[in-house]
Amino acid sequence: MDDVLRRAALEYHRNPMPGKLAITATKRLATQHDLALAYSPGVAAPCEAIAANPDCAAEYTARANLVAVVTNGTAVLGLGNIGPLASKPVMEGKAVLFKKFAGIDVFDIELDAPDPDRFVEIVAALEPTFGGINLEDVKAPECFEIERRLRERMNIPVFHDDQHGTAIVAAAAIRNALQLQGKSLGEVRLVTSGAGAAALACVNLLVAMGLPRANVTLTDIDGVVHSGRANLDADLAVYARPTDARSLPDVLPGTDIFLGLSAPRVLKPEWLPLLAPNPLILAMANPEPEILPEIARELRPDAIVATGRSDYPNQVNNVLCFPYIFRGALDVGATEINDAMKLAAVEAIATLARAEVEETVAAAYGGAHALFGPDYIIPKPFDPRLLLEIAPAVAKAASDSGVARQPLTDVAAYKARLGQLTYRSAQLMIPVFEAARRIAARVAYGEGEDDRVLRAVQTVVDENLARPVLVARRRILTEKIRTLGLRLVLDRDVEVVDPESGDPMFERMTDEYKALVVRKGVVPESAARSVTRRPTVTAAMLLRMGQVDAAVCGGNSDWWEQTKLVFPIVPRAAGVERVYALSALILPVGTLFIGDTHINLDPDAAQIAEMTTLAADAMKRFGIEPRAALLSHSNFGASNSPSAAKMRAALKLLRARNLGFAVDGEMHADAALSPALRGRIVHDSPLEGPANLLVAPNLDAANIAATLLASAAEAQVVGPMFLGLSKPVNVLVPSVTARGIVNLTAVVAAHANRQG
Ligand SMILES: NC(=O)C1=CN([C@@H]2O[C@H](COP(=O)(O)OP(=O)(O)OC[C@H]3O[C@@H](n4cnc5c(N)ncnc54)[C@H](OP(=O)(O)O)[C@@H]3O)[C@@H](O)[C@H]2O)C=CC1
Ligand SMILES: CC(=O)C(=O)O
Ligand SMILES: [Mg+2]
Repeated sequence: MDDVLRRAALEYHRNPMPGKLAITATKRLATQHDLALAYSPGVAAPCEAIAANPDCAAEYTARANLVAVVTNGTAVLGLGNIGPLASKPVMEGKAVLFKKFAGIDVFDIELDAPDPDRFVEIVAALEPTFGGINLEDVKAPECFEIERRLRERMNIPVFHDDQHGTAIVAAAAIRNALQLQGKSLGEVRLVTSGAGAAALACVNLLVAMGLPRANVTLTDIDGVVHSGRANLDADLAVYARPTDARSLPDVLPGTDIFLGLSAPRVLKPEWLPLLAPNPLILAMANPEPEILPEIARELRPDAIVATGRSDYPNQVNNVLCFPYIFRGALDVGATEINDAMKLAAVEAIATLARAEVEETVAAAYGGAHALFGPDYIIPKPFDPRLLLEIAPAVAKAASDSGVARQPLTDVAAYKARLGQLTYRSAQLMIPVFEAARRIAARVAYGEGEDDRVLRAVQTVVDENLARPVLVARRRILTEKIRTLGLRLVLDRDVEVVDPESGDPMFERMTDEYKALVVRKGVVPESAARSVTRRPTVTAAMLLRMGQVDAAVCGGNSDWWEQTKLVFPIVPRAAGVERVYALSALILPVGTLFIGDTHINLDPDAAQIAEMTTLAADAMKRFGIEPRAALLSHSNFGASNSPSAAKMRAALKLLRARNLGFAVDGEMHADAALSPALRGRIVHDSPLEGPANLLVAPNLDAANIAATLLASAAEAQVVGPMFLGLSKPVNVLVPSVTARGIVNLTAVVAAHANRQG
């Protein structure tokens, strides 16, 4: 590690507070009553329930989602026996990864217990606290006995990550690399450096998958593990070879796979020519591998090289496994993690690497496009699909192999639930996605050549949300689909409207567009150019002329400029006075809809009332019962300022209508969100619970509130969505992500229903 990284790592761990973890309360504790529920006397109720039925612990405590990461610090990364205290940053790190990647809570437990008997006694006694035990960085051979004894004694999953997590990921990488090299597991020769926890578990799993045991040679700090060695541990003895070879270079000739799970720089550059043609070099010691990839590649350009580190391609690290295997195991109440579950994880990881990479993953890696190949044999740790693929595969394997207390009955429903962990917008979008699927609308995308749009379109096709029509040059599209590694097939999965094709439809669109905009400040030549050169105009014209049912435009330039192009083409719905913009913000406390975040500077009372009604209709399409609050600096008549009076007038207009939803105002934003605060001022509010539709008095207030929440509270935004247009269309903001485009596609596609 260079000095810059070392200093940055120390700074990262020190500031703004020491360490990487804290405990967060999940329940409110604000009043005397809350205290009586959370603590004495109320807490006795769940205690008694659990005493009567221990299964209730999963219902009343955090246990079912709580894992212990336990170590004694005897084999910490490749740093060796540095002891439990010095291992704490690694264990806190594992805890963060469990939480970040799979939503699992962890207590890191560093035990001053090098003696296996003491270690086993302490960990076994922790069973009431945890739903699972992840053993970490416990050295071989003690780790084998420790895990065996704990698995026998405990009725929850016990999993030594350095053994099985590493083995699962390495096996997936090896499976994919061999496929690329045209070799088969049944005929390759494998040599390890390291014969400890990780290395032994890897070879055991590979042998279970078809690698002949006779093709394996283990080496460790004393050289080759041969049958003449004294005091061989039983776990090692099964691999001891009857050979005169004694050192690593003696056994390297003809080796197809070098599996390094030992220590830094063990594989000397001068030995690389000994390896078989097209070798696979897994140099997985952390933090410094057995050989640096740049050296290995230079000397063996025919090799596929992988390390355990994030700063090189092909990071073969157990982080790709442990969060998800525990997620799947916990979710079905598995009593153990068995071989069937491990093999299911191998298959899921290997398969994922062969699928295309998502935009979020590309973004996390500086926009690089990974395609299955020698530099991408294994998924990247920030791939959100790891959770969606591995956990269900593991949960299903647990159920099928009879170790699940609550077997999985509906894999699709489980995946949808996991989607909520990965994509915060998933739950909000479920009813909209379902409506979109039923309608199967043809949706035009103006920026059909944009990477984010193409990635989104792949998801739209995969999830059957709509039938995409891309405004794009066919030749560019073909190239983009290839470089992004997508599976879209033109004219099968997507239609193409190519402005360079000379399609006569462009002539018809041009005539109609000219009729719309000439004499409104646009000269005929410019109007003609716009239809072929401004993709927003093309997509909106396709919608206007009934060639598609909905459209998604923009995303590459100023939102308002693109919106101004759409409005003359797609008119307002009958009886609507204005078009408004509604944004949904997904927050930890729930989803808030805010209007008008983007269009009307200072709507009058009638417009506020119209927007509220249109927004409430839109929310019902999300399957959400609207509870509208008209916001103001004034709380229920406290001020007579023009804007407060305007909101009161809007309320009056709304109350005069038969709304079918609750609305109140004018009120402060905190009164909108807190029924208790509201109740102190008015006792007759028709609003029950926190408001979920916040109507602001003007554009500044709505836009500031939405952007502030989006930044400060890291809200996920769905929108802006147009309210009041006659046909379903949305204009993307430049910061939109591929997932945001999928969401907005579903919004317009579901709306196409209303257009018939
Ligand atoms: N990328 C990943 O996901 C993972 C990587 N690892 C890495 O693998 C390595 C081993 O971890 P783990 O199995 O848990 O630890 P163990 O202590 O259980 O095993 C270490 C093994 O490496 C051997 N070894 C140590 N130094 C040398 C050397 N200079 N030359 C040859 N062999 C040596 C040891 O031999 P002896 O016992 O005789 O000393 C032992 O066989 C670490 O670097 C760790 O960071 C581990 C887990 C996951
Ligand atoms: C990755 C890991 O667990 C290790 O290096 O020990
Ligand atoms: Mg480890």
